[in-house]
Amino acid sequence: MSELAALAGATIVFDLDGTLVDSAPDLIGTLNVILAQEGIAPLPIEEARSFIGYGARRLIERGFAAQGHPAPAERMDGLFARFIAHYNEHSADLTRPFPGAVAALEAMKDAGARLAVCTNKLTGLSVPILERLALAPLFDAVIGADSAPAAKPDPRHLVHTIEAAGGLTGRAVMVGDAATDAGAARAAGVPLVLVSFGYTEIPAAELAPDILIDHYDQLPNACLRLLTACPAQSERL
Ligand SMILES: O=C(O)COP(=O)(O)O
Ligand SMILES: [Mg+2]
Repeated sequence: MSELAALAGATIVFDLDGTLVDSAPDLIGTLNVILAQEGIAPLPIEEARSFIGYGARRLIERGFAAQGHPAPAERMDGLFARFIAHYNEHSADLTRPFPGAVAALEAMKDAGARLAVCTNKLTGLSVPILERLALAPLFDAVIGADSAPAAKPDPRHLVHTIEAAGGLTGRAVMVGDAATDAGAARAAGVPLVLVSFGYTEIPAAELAPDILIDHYDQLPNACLRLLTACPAQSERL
């Protein structure tokens, strides 16, 4: 019997950007296309990565402000439409799952876990990425900010995702990279794993995850620990 058998029936919920996939190259690449159309210099990925996590509108606002050209409110709809149109065509050009992610997903799926995505990205942008990366069949639910009663860090986004996957909030784990994920998990009473390689502005360790992982090889056992006996304090595997 697999050592992961205790995951059967549990729901493992994944944030998308900065957790499951390294999408900064395509997100910031698209932002830089829009900046260039406005005659504004591009942003280095390393500087703009931490702007990701609150949806495309916020990314655009923060990108333009960072370059000293705050986007006027009346221009945002047009800039957002251009961003979405370009990103839709290029959302998986450079975006790839983080190292070990696919193996971890497959191992937990094989053990009977439900898998879901809870992202502040639009659902209509998230599903094509998962499809282009051949990951879509692994997931029981993909819930973007536009498909939930509210967006992370609101807990309703996470609870809605778990329910959409057919799971129970009392037998779930949130896997994320930033404060939006930590906030939703804490408010929903769901154990939290954070990855140390994501896009967070606040160092992941300072977000007080139940377990912090440096590589996806550690995730299945981290979920086992959280689902079989909550650790007394934050751990780093
Ligand atoms: O900001 C976004 O577009 C999505 O962010 P998330 O997948 O980390 O929730
Ligand atoms: Mg994220």
